[in-house]
Amino acid sequence: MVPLGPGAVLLTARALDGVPALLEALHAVAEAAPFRRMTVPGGHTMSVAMTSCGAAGWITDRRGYRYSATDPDSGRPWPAMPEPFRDLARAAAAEAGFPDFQPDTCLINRYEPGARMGLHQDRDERDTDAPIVSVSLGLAATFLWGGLLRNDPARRLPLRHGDVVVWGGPSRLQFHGIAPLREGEHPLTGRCRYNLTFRRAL
Ligand SMILES: O=C(O)CCC(=O)C(=O)O
Ligand SMILES: [Fe+2]
Repeated sequence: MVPLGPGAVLLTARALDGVPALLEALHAVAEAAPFRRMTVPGGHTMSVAMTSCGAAGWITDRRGYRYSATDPDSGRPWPAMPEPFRDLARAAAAEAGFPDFQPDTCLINRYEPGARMGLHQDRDERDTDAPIVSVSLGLAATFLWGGLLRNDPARRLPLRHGDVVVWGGPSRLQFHGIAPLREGEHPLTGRCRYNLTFRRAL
């Protein structure tokens, strides 16, 4: 357990044992709700492809960022949150000091080489009492761990296959991001990195 700040920890390799079940569940979600690259309000298309499961899914389009109970591409509810997803998120949160985490959404991010996510806060949730649980699968990435202000300097730390980061409490609105993914090939995911971001949104 690597402390990153008050309420924030890196649980190295925490998800490793569960990877086969996680990837199987991920592929089932993506079959029902395919990955898509969404548009941000400014008009750019995100480099990261996304889908969701749970009671709500995070979406963006020209109108803004928000949670939606349905997949805008299909009009159907998002796939249910798979048990292995929920179990891991709850266990990791508890180990990080958040024993009552009840995620109602998991955003699944898919990064191909070159894809990135700029520094941002996760702040589209109704309240920020619950932590964020973030699981890395496949190709390694460089996590940018900033401060509570946009211009605070960001640490760069490697996130590898199976790593889990939890941040909540005083760190819940910490700026964070992912540096452009380096080229590579992972034996289990191929030429990509997946990230599962569990949140309490509603
Ligand atoms: O890919 C990651 O590790 C971070 C993803 C993230 O910050 C987000 O989806 O809000
Ligand atoms: Fe985020």
